[in-house]
Amino acid sequence: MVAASDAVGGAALAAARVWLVGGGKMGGALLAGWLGRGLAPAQVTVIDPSPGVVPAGVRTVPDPAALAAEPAPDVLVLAVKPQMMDAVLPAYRRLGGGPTVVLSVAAGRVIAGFEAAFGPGTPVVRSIPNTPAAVHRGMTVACANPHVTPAGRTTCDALLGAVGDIAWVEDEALIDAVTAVSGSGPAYVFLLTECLARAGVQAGLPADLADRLARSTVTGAAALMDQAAEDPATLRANVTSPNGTTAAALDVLMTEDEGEGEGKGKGEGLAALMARAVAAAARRSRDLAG
Ligand SMILES: NC(=O)C1=CN([C@@H]2O[C@H](COP(=O)(O)OP(=O)(O)OC[C@H]3O[C@@H](n4cnc5c(N)ncnc54)[C@H](OP(=O)(O)O)[C@@H]3O)[C@@H](O)[C@H]2O)C=CC1
Ligand SMILES: O=C(O)[C@@H]1CCC=N1
Repeated sequence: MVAASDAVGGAALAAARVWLVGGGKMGGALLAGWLGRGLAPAQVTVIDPSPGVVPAGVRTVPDPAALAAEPAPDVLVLAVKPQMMDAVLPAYRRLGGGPTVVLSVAAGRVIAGFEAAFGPGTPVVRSIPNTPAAVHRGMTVACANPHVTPAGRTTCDALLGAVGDIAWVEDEALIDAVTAVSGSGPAYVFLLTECLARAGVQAGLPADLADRLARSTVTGAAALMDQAAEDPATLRANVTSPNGTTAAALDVLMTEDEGEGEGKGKGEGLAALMARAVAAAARRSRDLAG
């Protein structure tokens, strides 16, 4: 499904009453995006015993007991650690079975678990955003259960789309691989940057210059990939002169065999290493199902 149109999404976002459970890194990034896209601060309540910096006008309460007498929100966003979810959910049980959409961003936690915790008929959306949401460059994938109405889906689409791109999938099983690619993916890119800087130091550069070069190269290459019509493989080929310096480096990174000698890897190129890393993350996502 494609994202809601800007006008429809903007109206849905502006009208939403949201309770955000967990105002940490991911919850805080989402909140910043919502406010930046027109959700009034008074529409949001953050429930967190120790939230980070909360934007002016957003109400914060340490636990949901303070909200016992209040009408149910349109959307209950769950942004606590997956391991805490079972302890957190019972306090919100009264919101189940009605129009409130339970919108989780937690890794691993499956829709069936939320249905069991909130009761029959509860609309549930399971999603995985990522931290570039903090700069409106997030990538979120979401999956809804059959109790989510078109209006509920539009509201969730607007909330998640406020912080970047969004895709919906029908098959919940895909979410584990999504988590491994786009949810955790920013960490892989940051690690690449760290490794590139460290390798620059090993090649003789001063540390501050190596850091600057690595960071600027990664952000510059990302910006080029964002704007260029070519696919990543073509952009890579554009850097690679025949028998030149890049070819020498790629011979190391793209060698998948047990070759020996200069220019040969230690049996595992980047593609195989990345495949193993993504498989490990997807496996961990499945393990967190609870
Ligand atoms: N970080 C990421 O890149 C991504 C994270 N996610 C998911 O987002 C969720 C949150 O992760 P993240 O933001 O990184 O973690 P954080 O630890 O930064 O945020 C969780 C927040 O929840 C608070 N909290 C603890 N107990 C409760 C409670 N009973 N009620 C309400 N709030 C509580 C924590 O407080 P305290 O610190 O005091 O414990 C913290 O502020 C996870 O489920 C994760 O899987 C999904 C995609 C990407
Ligand atoms: O590491 C994690 O479990 C969370 C989910 C995806 C990114 N961070």
